[in-house]
Amino acid sequence: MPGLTSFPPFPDNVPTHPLLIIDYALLKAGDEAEIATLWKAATELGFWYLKNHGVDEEASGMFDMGAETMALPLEEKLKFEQGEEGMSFGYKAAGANATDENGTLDTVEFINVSKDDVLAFPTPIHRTYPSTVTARMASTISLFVRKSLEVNDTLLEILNDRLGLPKGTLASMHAMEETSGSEARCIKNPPRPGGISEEKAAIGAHTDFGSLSFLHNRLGGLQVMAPGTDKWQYVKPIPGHAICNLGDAMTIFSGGILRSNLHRVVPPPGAQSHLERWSLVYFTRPSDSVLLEALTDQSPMIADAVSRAENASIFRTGQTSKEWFARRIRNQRTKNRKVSCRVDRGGSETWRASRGTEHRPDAA
Ligand SMILES: O=C(O)CCC(=O)C(=O)O
Ligand SMILES: [Fe+2]
Repeated sequence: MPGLTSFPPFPDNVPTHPLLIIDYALLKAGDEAEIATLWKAATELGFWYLKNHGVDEEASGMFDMGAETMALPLEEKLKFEQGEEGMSFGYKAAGANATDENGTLDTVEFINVSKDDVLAFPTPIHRTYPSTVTARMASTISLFVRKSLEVNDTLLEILNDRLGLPKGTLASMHAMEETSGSEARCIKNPPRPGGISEEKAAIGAHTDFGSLSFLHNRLGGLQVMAPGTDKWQYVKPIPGHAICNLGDAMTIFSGGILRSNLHRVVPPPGAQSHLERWSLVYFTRPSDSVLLEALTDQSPMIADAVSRAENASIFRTGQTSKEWFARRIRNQRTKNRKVSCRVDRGGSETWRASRGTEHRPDAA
């Protein structure tokens, strides 16, 4: 699939959820109408298409890096495994995570490369990586990460101002030079083994852990559960359009004004189901030491939202970004689930402990 230039179209007979289309070039130019559309997308669904972002070439290089990495022998990839302590950086083998409360195994493998390791290369900050990653660290990966950082920082700055926060508040909580869980991820999902009828989740229903995700998809498979519905709908990939979505940290900082929406990945629909599915994400996450709580002292708009929330406790997590992130990663690992199943009768408690804002029954 990396290098794949033609593939069967996304079928027109499956339900899709439309996303608003935001033009990055217009945002950069300060276009008020475009900023208003971004605000609508960020507050209503938390997902939007982004065009004119200028990162397609770098994304294509990253897909090549992903293919080179996944082609390594499993034994080699496992030397760079994430581990069981809640670190995200490194390799994740298929089946290492649960996709639901029952412990159904995920089917994707991915490689996560830390922003900090990329920027400090060749000095490792968090860990080392397979040779296929190291070989492209100073070229492909550095270019992709720097460009993605610029796009995400621009979007955060606009949301910062619309939230009535003092200039640069969110930027200082996502400072490039401070360590964070920010990372680039390349994901491979094999073609579905059971034929067309099998709808096994490749990545289970989740909200993203951090602030802002910048996603590049070619085949279908991503699904959202739109607010007020209980049905999954595909998000149709559009060539040249990235997909952006907000994570839990932004919901918490904004006192629920911004939305971190539930999504999952299933095998591509229709004729695409016979193909490997590759996707690529850059995740911007708050600096490790940032406390995940609503910024009520810095914005009257956020203070007002929290004062009207049914359960404002979800906006005072008492956890730093690093703790929140490690908790969610650790508890979705199937190995950690096995360890704890003696005490929690099958691991569903472990699963619940991995959840974010959208999974709280009392979420506002
Ligand atoms: O592969 C995709 O389309 C989405 C991946 C995703 O949701 C994630 O990695 O958090
Ligand atoms: Fe996600």
